[in-house]
Amino acid sequence: MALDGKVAVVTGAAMGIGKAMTEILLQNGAKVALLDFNETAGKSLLEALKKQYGQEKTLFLTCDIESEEQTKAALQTTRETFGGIDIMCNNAGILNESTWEKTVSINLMGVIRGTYLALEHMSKLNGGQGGVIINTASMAGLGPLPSCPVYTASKHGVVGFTRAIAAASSALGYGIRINVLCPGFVQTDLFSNIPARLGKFSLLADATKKMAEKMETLSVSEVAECLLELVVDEMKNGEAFMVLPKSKKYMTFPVLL
Ligand SMILES: NC(=O)c1ccc[n+]([C@@H]2O[C@H](COP(=O)([O-])OP(=O)(O)OC[C@H]3O[C@@H](n4cnc5c(N)ncnc54)[C@H](O)[C@@H]3O)[C@@H](O)[C@H]2O)c1
Ligand SMILES: CCCCC[C@H](O)CC\C=C/C=C/C=C/[C@@H](O)[C@@H](O)CCCC(=O)O
Repeated sequence: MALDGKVAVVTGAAMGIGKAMTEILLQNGAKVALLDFNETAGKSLLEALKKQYGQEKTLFLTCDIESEEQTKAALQTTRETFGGIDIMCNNAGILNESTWEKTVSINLMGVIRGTYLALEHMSKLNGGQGGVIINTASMAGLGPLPSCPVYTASKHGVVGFTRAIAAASSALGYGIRINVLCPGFVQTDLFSNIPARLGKFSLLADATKKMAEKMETLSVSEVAECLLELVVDEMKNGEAFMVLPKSKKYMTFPVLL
C-alpha cells in the first residue's frame, strides 16, 4: 500500500509509540487522525505537526477508546474530514495491575471496539475501499510476564483476536488486512514507575527490570518502522510481528488440526 493520500487513524497518538506511528505515517504521505483521551498532549502535538506537515494533514480528536460513542464519533468525523479511512492503528493501552478491569477494558476491549468500528467504514462488504488494521499488543502477548498477569492476558487477547478476525476478513472478503505488533520493552511513559503499576506484584519489579536490561529497550522509532512494514506489505494478513532491538520475527503458531 502506497501511503500518499491515504487516511490513517491512530489511537493513543499523543505520546510514546502512538506519536511515533503518527509521525512515520505523515512522513510517508498519509493524513492522520490522532485520537487520545489526553487532550492537552494531543492538542500540543497537533500544533507541532501542523507546523511541520501543513494544516490539512492532521486532525486531533479527544477520544476515550473505552467509550463506544466517542470512538464511533471520532471515526465518523475522520471520514467526514478526510473522505475515508484506509489505515486503523489500535495502539492505545495502559499497564496497571491494580486497576485490572480498566487494563482489560482499554487494552483488549478498546482494540476490539476500534477494529469493529473501523471495519464498518473500511469493509468492501459495506461499500468501503478496504485497507489495513494494525493492533498493538506486546511481547507479553506471546509469552507471560509474571509481574503483570492481567496485562499479559489483555495482550494475549489482542494477539488471538487479531489472528481470528484477520482470518474472518480473508474468508468473508472484507478486503482488509489485520495484523498485530508485539514489541519488547520500549522507552515510553508506560515503561516508567514500574513498581507503582504492578500492584500486588510490585515485588517482581526488579526481576522485570533485569529482564528489560537483558532484552534491551527499543526506541519508539524502531517500533514505528515495523508498523510501516505491516502497513505497506500487501502480503501481510494475520501476522504477529515480534519486535526486539536485535531481532524482528513474524511468529509461527502450532497448527491444531
Ligand atoms: N512501552 C512498552 O514497553 C510497550 C511495549 C510493548 C507494547 N506496548 C504497548 O504500546 C501501546 C502504547 O504504549 P506506550 O508505551 O506508547 O504508552 P504511553 O503511556 O507512552 O502512551 C499511551 C497513549 O495512549 C493514551 N491512552 C491510554 N488510554 C487511553 C484511552 N482509554 N483512550 C484513548 N487514549 C488512551 C495515553 O493518553 C497515551 O497518549 C500500548 O498498547 C502498550 O501496551 C508498550
Ligand atoms: C513492567 C513493564 C511491562 C512492559 C510491558 C510491555 O508490553 C513490554 C513487554 C516486554 C517484554 C515482555 C516479555 C515477555 C516474556 C515472556 O515471553 C517470558 O519469556 C517471560 C518469562 C519471565 C520469567 O519466567 O521470569
